[in-house]
Amino acid sequence: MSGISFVKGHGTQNDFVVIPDADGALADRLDEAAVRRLADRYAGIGADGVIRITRTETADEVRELADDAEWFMDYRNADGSAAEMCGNGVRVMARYLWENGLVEGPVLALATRGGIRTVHAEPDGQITVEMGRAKPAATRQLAFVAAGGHTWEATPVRVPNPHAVVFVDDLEAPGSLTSAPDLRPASVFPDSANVEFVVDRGHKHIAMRVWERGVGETRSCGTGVCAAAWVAMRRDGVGAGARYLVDVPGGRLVVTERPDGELLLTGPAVLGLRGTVEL
Ligand SMILES: N[C@@H](CCC[C@H](N)C(=O)O)C(=O)O
Repeated sequence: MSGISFVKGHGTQNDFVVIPDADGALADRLDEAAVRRLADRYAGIGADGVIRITRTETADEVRELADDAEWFMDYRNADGSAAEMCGNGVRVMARYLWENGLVEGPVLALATRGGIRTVHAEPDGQITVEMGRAKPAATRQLAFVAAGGHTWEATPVRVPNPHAVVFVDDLEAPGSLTSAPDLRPASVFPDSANVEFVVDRGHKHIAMRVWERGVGETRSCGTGVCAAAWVAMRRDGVGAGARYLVDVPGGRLVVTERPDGELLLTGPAVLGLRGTVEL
């Protein structure tokens, strides 16, 4: 079987194997096991996730979006599971489409499992994504996250991936995060969750570590950064239009909440290594 082309990309060091597949010919070959092999940091290329870029009309699960978004981000976590959205990945995908002349103009609509996301090229080279509105979990039950011998009350929120945001005194408190934080009660997290451990850094400025569902601890998570900023904005009682800096181990992202509740995520997207790989 012949090799397929890939590009390695990252957004604030949340890294991805990007597989161009315009006509959808790789949909079946890029199964869970193949994604795991590609994402493996020892035996594969190594990445937090795999992004298959295909025309929306080729993918049954999002075909109804094809009139409004030509391209679909088929996003998989490193363990092969599918995710609704990836705030860093969608910027990397937009960079790929622009650099390869597959789209024109500075504003782009991309299909994801979480719906259409509009992406804007900023004059300084950064990329902004309209991430949708955060949706708090529809429950009155308290939620908790335990890690590193500590337990914190958590705020469950979807962007649209499930997240659990906790404020901690010290980013070291969750420990080495070599295993998944405990999420309780399970009924509040029917789809599990990504977990953000957040500290304050200054006025409208937070920092966080993240445990990504289907991956482990990563150096950034765009949907997680939006979840953390949204919860911090509520805690701080700031109105719409607020702009928060969010530091992650891999860099800095900016989250702005528009008056209509739409969260805007701004940050870098970088493409690097290119090659071919056997699936
Ligand atoms: N890294 C992503 C989120 C990827 C999906 C996540 N692990 C999940 O399963 O929800 C981001 O930048 O948002």
